[in-house]
Amino acid sequence: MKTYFRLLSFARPINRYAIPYIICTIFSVIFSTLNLALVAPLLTTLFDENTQQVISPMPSSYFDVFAVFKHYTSYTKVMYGPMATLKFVCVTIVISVLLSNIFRYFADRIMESLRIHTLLNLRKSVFDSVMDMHLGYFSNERKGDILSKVASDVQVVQYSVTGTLQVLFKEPVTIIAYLVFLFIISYKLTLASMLIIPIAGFLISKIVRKLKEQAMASHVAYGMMISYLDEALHGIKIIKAFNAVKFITNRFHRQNVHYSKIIRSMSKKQQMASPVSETLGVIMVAGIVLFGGSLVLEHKGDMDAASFIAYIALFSQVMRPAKAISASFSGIHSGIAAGERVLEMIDMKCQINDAPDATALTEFKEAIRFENVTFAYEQKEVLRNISFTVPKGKTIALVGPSGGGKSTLMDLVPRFIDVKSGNILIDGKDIRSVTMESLRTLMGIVNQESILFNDSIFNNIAFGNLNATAEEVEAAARIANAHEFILNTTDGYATNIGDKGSKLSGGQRQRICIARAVLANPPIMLLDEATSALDTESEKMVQEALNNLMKNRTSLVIAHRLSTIQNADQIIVLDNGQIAEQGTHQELLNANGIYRKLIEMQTFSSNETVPSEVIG
Ligand SMILES: Nc1ncnc2c1ncn2[C@@H]1O[C@H](COP(=O)(O)OP(=O)(O)OP(=O)(O)O)[C@@H](O)[C@H]1O
Repeated sequence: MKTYFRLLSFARPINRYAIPYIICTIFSVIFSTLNLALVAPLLTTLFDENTQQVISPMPSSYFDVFAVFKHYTSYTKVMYGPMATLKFVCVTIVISVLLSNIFRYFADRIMESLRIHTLLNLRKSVFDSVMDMHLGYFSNERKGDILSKVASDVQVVQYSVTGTLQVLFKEPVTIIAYLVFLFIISYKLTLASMLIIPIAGFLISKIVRKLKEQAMASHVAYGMMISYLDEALHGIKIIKAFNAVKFITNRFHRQNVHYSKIIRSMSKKQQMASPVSETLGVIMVAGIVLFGGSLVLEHKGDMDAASFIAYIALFSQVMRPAKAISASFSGIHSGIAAGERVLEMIDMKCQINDAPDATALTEFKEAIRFENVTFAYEQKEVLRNISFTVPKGKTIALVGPSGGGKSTLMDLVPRFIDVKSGNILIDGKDIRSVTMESLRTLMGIVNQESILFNDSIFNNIAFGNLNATAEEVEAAARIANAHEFILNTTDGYATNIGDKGSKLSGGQRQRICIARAVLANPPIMLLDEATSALDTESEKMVQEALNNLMKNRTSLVIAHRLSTIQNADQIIVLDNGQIAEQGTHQELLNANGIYRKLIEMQTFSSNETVPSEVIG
């Protein structure tokens, strides 16, 4: 129930919707109930021989609708005859149905707005929360699960939780209105018939509890299935190349079957809710006919035959809202389970936050300094006592064997992850004491894999910079050696580059990413050179673009190209989480250590042969 109300809190300000909704619903229910309530006086007046020439007295209060209507029908009958009475009754019924439907229409419209408003807020909160999470979260979670929570779980909440809102607001009002009329007709019979309600409630709540457990399992299974789908689509090339289609297909199908099994078992129970309430309803009506009929036959009760018929007509209507409540609550388990998953995501806490007294870092003047930096993923220590300085305007190349910790070290600078001990200082200021936004504004990041979006070339370069002009974007593209090839695409800068830039070549993608960094023009560049080999022409273009990018900037580069390494002011060799060697290219060659071995093994970009004079 707590989850339910928490989900409803996303409907705030609920008063704006709830008050007009309740007013419209009350009117709609009153007019629709009135129709049925009018059956009794109608029957009595039309067919009761004794009252043919007597006008029933006008009651003292207009709230006694039966008596009021009885008065008017008998009056019409005496004055104008039975046919006119029939017309009068029919017109009254049509007007009351019309009014009831007008109010129902407005009530439904208000409820729909509330539903859309709630989902808007829920989706917004969950997306904001995901985007605010630290990067580590994304490596631990399955992407498909996140996708399914944001997309499908929110949708499930829409159908079940907000769907019950309508029922919750409307049906109790309807039931109360019917019960009031039923009490007016016969309180004895109504009290007796209400005895069965707790029994029905108990049976239905038992089914609902079981369903909720299964619903949770079904959402998890669905998330997993989306994960497999996501991986399959993402890796389709590799899957085909490795002839792994069968393996991947089987994995997806197994999950699909597992998911379907849960859904089937759930729907079996779900389907039971309706027959159970239907049967209970019929038993109730039969009991009432028996009990109420005996009261009428023996003249013991407070009603005559006409009222009894009206009573049965009204009572059969009570079952409809009661059934609506039980049906919607048998579906709510799924919404609550989905809601719990969504709320869990909204409640997640980002582990990397700005300090409460964080200040903005507006410029970079001197140096980035690592002081005894140690970092561990969970228990696994991957960087130990790292200390070095990147002076302003210099290029520092990080090299070393795979798994040495280069990418991890790089991720520490924009605070994608935080040091376990030690400090990283920019101009003497600990990066944890400044706001992340200002810190990241000072940095440009170019990754190994070119991260591009399914959008135009222009928007990919201007990414995040809404004020960029066409001239600025073009200038950045020229520096990144991209302008020429962009002009050769079908729509120039307006060309859509496809999913993840799939319509471009590898080298073109890299140059677009470089243009993006050039346009942002940050003083510090964090560069992870692509290892993937490009053809010589493309390689030259990219290399030139990178050189342009690093010019007049401070750069920390995970270097895979020999030329980048040779041009660097300092080379840091990271091995097994520690700085193994540090110096210029020549110094390190002379030292005859790991660096020399790496060069000799030619582990750098395959387009570059290591000339003998380099090794010396
Ligand atoms: N998210 C993570 N969770 C746990 N361990 C990780 C994570 N990312 C990296 N590691 C581990 O940390 C170590 C350093 O990895 P890192 O990616 O920093 O190395 P690298 O020098 O950049 O390697 P490469 O040159 O192959 O990219 C590796 O042993 C790796 O297994």
